Amino acid sequence: MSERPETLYEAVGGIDALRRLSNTFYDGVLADPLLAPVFADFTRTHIEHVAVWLGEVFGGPARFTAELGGHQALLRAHLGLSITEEQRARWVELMAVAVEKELPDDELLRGQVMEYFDWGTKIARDVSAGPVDEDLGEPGPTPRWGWDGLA
Ligand code: HEM
Repeated sequence: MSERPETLYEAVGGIDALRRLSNTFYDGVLADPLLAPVFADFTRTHIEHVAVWLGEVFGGPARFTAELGGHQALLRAHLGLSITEEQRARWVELMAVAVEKELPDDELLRGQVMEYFDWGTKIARDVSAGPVDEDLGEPGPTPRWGWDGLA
């Protein structure tokens, strides 16, 4: 068996693969009656920002922290959205479809990536219950997710 790359970032195919993943995912979201209204203020930059976030989480360059406000900005983006469990589950479902389509055919890799999305969407749901002006304090560095889950 050939050796696995050190990071999930390398294993998925880097930023270009994450851009394709994000793009395909949002095609699904914007066509979905349950999620489209949640993303009423969606713009194309969202696709790129999500790809950059995922790149950092999966062990690539720390660009979200350096350029886009880091962990706190990511959490803040979800404040006030009041995400329901049904919406969270649909988000994960549509991401699974995008993962099947865009990421390498590697069960271990896809499994770890989906574990992250299951974990991360629960945090997004919990944070989204707070008001838009909530003080989140210092949430710590951007989480990193590898072959063994949360690093
Ligand atoms: C692992 C889970 C998640 C990740 C990595 C993630 C990532 C992101 C990122 C990076 C942004 C900022 C986008 C920007 O700056 O343009 C964002 C905003 C947002 N997210 Fe999430 N998100 C997650 C879960 C969710 C869930 C479960 C929902 C709703 C069902 C959601 C709804 C939104 C909305 C509505 C925005 C603001 C949209 C906008 O700026 O137009 N997110 N998310």
